[in-house]
Amino acid sequence: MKTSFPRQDIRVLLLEGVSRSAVETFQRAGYSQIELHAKSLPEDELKARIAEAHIVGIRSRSHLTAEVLEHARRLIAVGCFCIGTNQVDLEAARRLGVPVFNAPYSNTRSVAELVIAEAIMLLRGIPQKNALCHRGGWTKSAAGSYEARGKTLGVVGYGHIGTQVGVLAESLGMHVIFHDVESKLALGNARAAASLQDLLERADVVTLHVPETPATKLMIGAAELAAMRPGALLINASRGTVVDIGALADALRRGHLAGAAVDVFPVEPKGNDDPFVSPLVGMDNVILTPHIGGSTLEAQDNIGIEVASKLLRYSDNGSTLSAVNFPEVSLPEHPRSRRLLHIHRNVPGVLSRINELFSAGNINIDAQFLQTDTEVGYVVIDVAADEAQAAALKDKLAAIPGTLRTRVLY
Ligand SMILES: NC(=O)C1=CN([C@@H]2O[C@H](COP(=O)(O)OP(=O)(O)OC[C@H]3O[C@@H](n4cnc5c(N)ncnc54)[C@H](O)[C@@H]3O)[C@@H](O)[C@H]2O)C=CC1
Ligand SMILES: O=C(O)C(=O)COP(=O)(O)O
Repeated sequence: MKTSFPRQDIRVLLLEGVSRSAVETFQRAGYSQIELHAKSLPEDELKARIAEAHIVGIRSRSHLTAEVLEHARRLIAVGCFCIGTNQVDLEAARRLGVPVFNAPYSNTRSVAELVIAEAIMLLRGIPQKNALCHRGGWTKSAAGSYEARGKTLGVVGYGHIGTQVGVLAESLGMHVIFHDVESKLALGNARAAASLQDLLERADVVTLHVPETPATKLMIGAAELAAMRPGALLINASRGTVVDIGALADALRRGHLAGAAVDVFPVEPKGNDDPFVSPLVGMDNVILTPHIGGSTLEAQDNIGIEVASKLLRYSDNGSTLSAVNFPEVSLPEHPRSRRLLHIHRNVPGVLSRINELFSAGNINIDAQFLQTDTEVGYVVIDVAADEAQAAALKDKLAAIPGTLRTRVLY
């Protein structure tokens, strides 16, 4: 099928070592201009590269701010090859008519397994014992070592990851309590805590699984750490902004907390060759990991296919199903029609202008799909038109005031 904009001309920019499975998924679909970078790019370079790209794929490290997105003149869509989308200014992308996709499930099991492993390691004091052995020391002792069985795990953010951590913890015989802003179905024998404070006061191990939002910024600070039980353990594999890292270092230094496992940091290196700096460096009772909660080959492989497929579906077919910032339209195939996409500011009069255009041109509409949100309208029109007619229609659609983006698919 001929596209108005040939697939081989669509430039795909993939950053931060997105899995090769994504590259292969694009290639199988006929896309050949794919650029893969192992790191995130410095802001200036990002602005320059995004100006040329039609599709951009990132992970958690690249910040697509409103200012960066202003340079993205040709951008069709953004793929976050991860769960979190806090690194993208979703509103700015939406106002530019750019849908953003992510992979909401593919790495959740990987995070949950790591958290359980860390809980067991911390309860046994393994990080400090391991560190001492490496320095030639030997502390064969049961002091400060506990079984996970019978201990209370407090899960903050009882979503896809938090629930799986809870289920795995129960299989070890742990009691699970959780805190969430939403009312949640408790799995197994888990119970909702009365409040965050209640959870912190009762849990032996607290694990954080909230997204980065204004409400979760520094949600675990000095007061919350002080509310935790003496000798309790903290695990953070959510976002670095959730914990006041200085206050955590202080609570560990004073011995109020017995240990911690931290995977995410307020400031993270851009790539593997850059230095890592944190007040937690050098503390033997802290497991430090370089934001690898979701970094398993299984997860990355699946994420590559999942997000690339969503981007392709939008690029080839127009479907915005599961976009995180955009009106969602699920579209059928359109074998006998040409498909026009029109993304516009949701202001009065745009739709009637679109419909007038088709009736004035005596163009037969085979199907029309519309979805709006408060700011953006997305209209998909399948028409019986030849290539030249479709191109002319696209130009007329683009001239309608309020238009953000237009495309012809076939
Ligand atoms: N370390 C890593 O490599 C990874 C980190 N993550 C992080 O983990 C986070 C959670 O992932 P999922 O469980 O898949 O997300 P989710 O959206 O399924 O669950 C998040 C839960 O947090 C709750 N929540 C939101 N704001 C809250 C607040 N202020 N207080 C209490 N609860 C609140 C939500 O209601 C929801 O139930 C992601 O947003 C991401 O930032 C995700 C994958 C890998
Ligand atoms: O999925 C997420 O939100 C993560 O934090 C994982 O991020 P990453 O793809 O490893 O940079």
